[in-house]
Amino acid sequence: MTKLAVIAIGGNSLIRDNTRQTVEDQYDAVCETAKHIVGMMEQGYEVIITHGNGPQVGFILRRSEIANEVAGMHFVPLVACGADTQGAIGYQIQQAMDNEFKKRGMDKSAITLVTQVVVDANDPAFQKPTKPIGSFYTQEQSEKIQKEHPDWVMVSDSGRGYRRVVASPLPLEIVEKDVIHKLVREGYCMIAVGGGGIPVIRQEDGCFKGVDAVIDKDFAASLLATQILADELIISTGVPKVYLNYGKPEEKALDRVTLAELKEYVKENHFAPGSMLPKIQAVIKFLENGGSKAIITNPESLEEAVAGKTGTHVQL
Ligand SMILES: Nc1ncnc2c1ncn2[C@@H]1O[C@H](COP(=O)(O)OP(=O)(O)O)[C@@H](O)[C@H]1O
Ligand SMILES: NC(=O)OP(=O)(O)O
Repeated sequence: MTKLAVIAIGGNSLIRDNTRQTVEDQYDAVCETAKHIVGMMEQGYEVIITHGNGPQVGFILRRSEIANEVAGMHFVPLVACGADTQGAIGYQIQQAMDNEFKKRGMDKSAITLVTQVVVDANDPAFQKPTKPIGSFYTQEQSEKIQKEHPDWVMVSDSGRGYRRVVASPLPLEIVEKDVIHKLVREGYCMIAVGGGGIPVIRQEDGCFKGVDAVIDKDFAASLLATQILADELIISTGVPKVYLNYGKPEEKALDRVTLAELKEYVKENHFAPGSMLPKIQAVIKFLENGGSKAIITNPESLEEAVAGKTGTHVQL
């Protein structure tokens, strides 16, 4: 029987090397990921693909700021930068998936849907930025940036360097979820809720208004998977498995864990905030809200992971 999976592709996993950050390099990474997703589909999965945008939304925002500094051009608001990434990354995934379907003689096509996600205007996240975006900086660069841009908030990101952070409110409702569900049932491979969705608030008159923030795509993927009753939530990121004591000599890979065990490991602080912790929290939410299985792995391990041969598998 075909299984329905929501698969969340990490924004960083599409930038494989910090010295290769061109649009063409990202397309190569997307094509590589698409091959593995289609390989997974050949094992009996229908998928809804969602993707991160942390690096990309930061690059667009920075370009806009530099254009303002050097040429007086108007800033592009963060919410519009996020919407841009849905189109640009969605386009690459859609083309890569369609090409892969053609190569394998599969009668399938992909559609990217611009997706809005409702957040609470009073979410405390608006007062406390936590979502890393854009480039990684050294400590020295970060200190220099902080002097030049006192309004930026910088944090250390999982020992990989320093990054600017922006507000990341919780996703509450996926505005286009019924359309996503309908198109999946019609057999389309959907690309939706990109970058965690375009954050919007519902105004008193019921109309939506965009807000400057970046929603965590793992939380949004978890909400989507819950709302459309997906069988599995699959998180594709930069590591084949989740580890206890990550990066330390006593590091230990997690193969199969229960929800209860995972919650204990969270309490023991095994997962870095801003990187692995949100993925783990997204998995916990999915399983607590009726989901039956979640897998965390990297793009190249997807086929082996769904076959149960690698990845971190979490079940009740
Ligand atoms: N306990 C852990 N196990 C595995 N990876 C971890 C852990 N803690 C932090 N990480 C880091 O988190 C990264 C995934 O987060 P990130 O790169 O922000 O995600 P994304 O792929 O969604 O952009 C991994 O590639 C790894 O470097
Ligand atoms: N929006 C988001 O969570 O992006 P990343 O996965 O790239 O951090």
